[in-house]
Amino acid sequence: MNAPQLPAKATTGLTLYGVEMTSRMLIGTAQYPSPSVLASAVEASGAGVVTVSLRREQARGRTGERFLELIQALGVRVLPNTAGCHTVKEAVTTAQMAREVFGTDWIKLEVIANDDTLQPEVFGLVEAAAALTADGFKVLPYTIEDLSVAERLLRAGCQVLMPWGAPIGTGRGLANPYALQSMRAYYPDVPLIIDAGIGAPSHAAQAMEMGFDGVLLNTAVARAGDPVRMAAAFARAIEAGRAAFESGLMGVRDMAQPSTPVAGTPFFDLDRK
Ligand SMILES: CC(=O)[C@@H](O)[C@H](O)COP(=O)(O)O
Repeated sequence: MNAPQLPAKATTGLTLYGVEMTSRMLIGTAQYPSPSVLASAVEASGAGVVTVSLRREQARGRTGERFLELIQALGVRVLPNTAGCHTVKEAVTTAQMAREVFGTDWIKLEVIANDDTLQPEVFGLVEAAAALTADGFKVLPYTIEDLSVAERLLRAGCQVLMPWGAPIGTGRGLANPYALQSMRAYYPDVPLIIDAGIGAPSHAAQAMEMGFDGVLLNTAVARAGDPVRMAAAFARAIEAGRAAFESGLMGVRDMAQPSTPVAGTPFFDLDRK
């Protein structure tokens, strides 16, 4: 029997705001040791979307043409973000500036409660999401795994939600898998991207095995000893997790069950078509 052939170019089947994604990995552009490592890591990740912080780049004086040229040369969709914004006004103004600078109406919306936890400030988040949607933005909010907040964000016009795995930069993985699983089950048709706190490829694979639509990460790749290899490792983990989810993962049992039958055929059901 011939081994099944993989399609030459797999499509992900994931559509965000009407745009078909070429990868289920979204990657941040901050904290890399150099622009060339950033470019190589993005390429190795295969990510079709990079997120860029207008405010942080401005603060570092890097919104000059060279940084913009570098980002544009990556040849992938740019998802500006409002990282570092604490108020609705700051977030909305930053989003509007980002639309001008990057020429896109997509925005990763962050409204942060405080700088120690980087926890989303969900009341401001919902208000900013409503204002930006009314202004024509396609909003991808960085949120928590709370269903009532999710409901408000959807009502505000968000068509994609990005619950955190854990607080930004912690690398703790999925801190509350039960609540994330509930969110997945409750909104089977809403694209859900795990954003932030992912520290290892196994965390990303776990999210994908749970049925999440994608993963957005930055620190674990940018701060790795070898960011380019790490980006490739994450890409494989995300693909593997998705393939496992689509293939039908086995259920967990309390009791042991022999995997080798004592008598009879070694195949489960030869007559099954
Ligand atoms: C780049 C960006 O938007 C981050 O704020 C994002 O939330 C990823 O978080 P990690 O750095 O924890 O992967």
